[in-house]
Amino acid sequence: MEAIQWKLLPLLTLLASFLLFFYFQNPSKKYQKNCSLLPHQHYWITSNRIVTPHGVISGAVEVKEGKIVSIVKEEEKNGKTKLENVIDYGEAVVMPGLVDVHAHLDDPGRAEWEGFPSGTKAAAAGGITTLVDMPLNSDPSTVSRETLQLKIKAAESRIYVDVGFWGGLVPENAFNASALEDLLNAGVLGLKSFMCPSGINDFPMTNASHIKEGLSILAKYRRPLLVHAEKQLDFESDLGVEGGSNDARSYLTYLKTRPASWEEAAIRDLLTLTKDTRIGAPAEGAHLHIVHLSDSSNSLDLIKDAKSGGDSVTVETCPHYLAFSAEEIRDGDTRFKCSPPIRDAANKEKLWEALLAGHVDMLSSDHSPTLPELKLLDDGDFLRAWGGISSLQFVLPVTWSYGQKYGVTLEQLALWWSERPASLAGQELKGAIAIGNHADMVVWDPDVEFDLDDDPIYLKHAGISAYMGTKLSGKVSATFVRGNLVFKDGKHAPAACGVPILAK
Ligand SMILES: NC(=O)N[C@H]1NC(=O)NC1=O
Ligand SMILES: [Zn+2]
Ligand SMILES: [Zn+2]
Repeated sequence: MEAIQWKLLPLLTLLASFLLFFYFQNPSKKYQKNCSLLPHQHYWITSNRIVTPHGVISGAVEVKEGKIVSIVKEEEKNGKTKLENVIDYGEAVVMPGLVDVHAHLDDPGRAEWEGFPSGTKAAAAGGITTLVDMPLNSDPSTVSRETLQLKIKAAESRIYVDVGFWGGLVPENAFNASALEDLLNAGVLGLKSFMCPSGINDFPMTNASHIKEGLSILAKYRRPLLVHAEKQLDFESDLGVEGGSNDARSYLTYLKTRPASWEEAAIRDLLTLTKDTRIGAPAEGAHLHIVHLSDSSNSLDLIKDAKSGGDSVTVETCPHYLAFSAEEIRDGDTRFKCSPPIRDAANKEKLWEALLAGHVDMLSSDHSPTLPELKLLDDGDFLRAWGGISSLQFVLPVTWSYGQKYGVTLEQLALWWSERPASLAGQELKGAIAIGNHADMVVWDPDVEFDLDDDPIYLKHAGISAYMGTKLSGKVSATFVRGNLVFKDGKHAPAACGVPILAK
């Protein structure tokens, strides 16, 4: 008898180590208890306004182990459907969580500017359930397998929402196909490049040949190229701003340094390059995504033409281009400095028109914070201040509040902020309240007004945000990521259980 037990010992040890291995390999198991402010993994959410791809319904969403397993309309509920662990949100809106495809969290290396914990806590508080981190402003930039691994390490157990990563297309890797493939194989969701200086030393701008190389490799992987589309034009550089003849505290001085013609020139080049990479059918070329469009005139016409010609092109704009206009920016208020710049009120109106008409595909935050001292708020020098708007926590109420005038609907919000960005990032299981998808949802009340300054702000440097001092409507009360209630009424889940998203 004893002999038999001794023989079993190695087998039992093996079994125990297997169990331990799988337990620690699975992050959702590891932190399960603290990942959610809810005690259960199987529950129902009910509301009179659930935003689905088939319209806004009154009914119930069943969540089980992180996924949406059923959706029942109020009128279809019958005696058979027994709801357990019901959370009733009444008139509050239940929408797919926002997918922000453009955020700079600056971690590792410049975490004092933002960082994964503060950035993703702010995201969760703002209803963002997935964000894709930009490859620059962290140090080092994400331009290789090794630097991506540093990102993943910095994100692990420190993110409250799911986070994917764009890789950088820079001169250093553009002509090195195996380095680019290595970066793509390591899991970046696509590549991003600049057609003008980025403001970050280890992220130089790319020229047409670099972009061509990048596009041809991305076409094979079926992942997008995102481009900051501003091209410095020589004949525009003589604007007299450097000679001291213009006041650097005046916003118009800065605006003149980055005219709309720069966006137009960059976009014209990009569209030609994209056309050139088409292999046979239009859809077989690389996908081009233009980030943060500000110019709503000629640039937009070029994009519209390319789309109607069948090119694989999408474009995003950001809430700050829809909320603010150049005329309103006060002297020295460098919180509003970004590139491309916020243009005049007529441009803003046309941008709204384009968004409502479907010519602009989606929205993103371009949350690009820095240290308050680099914003030069004290001397208000627009030419020397850091360019970037801090907005991550506020994008949902901002889009809703400024969109009232244009009759923005809940379905449109879900399209611009969830469905289309999820598709750009290749996330088929995100971006919609649909059976089989991740249970990524935001619960918010469109009618509740609040002063931004009275609310807890989780961003590292609230004071640099252009939105401070405004009154908004649309308050987030709960955020679910993969079924975990990660934020509720000013409180976050104890553990950071967001998952780093890697492309396969
Ligand atoms: N480096 C960086 O974040 N740049 C961003 N800031 C901004 O205003 N536009 C950008 O592209
Ligand atoms: Zn940019
Ligand atoms: Zn950016």
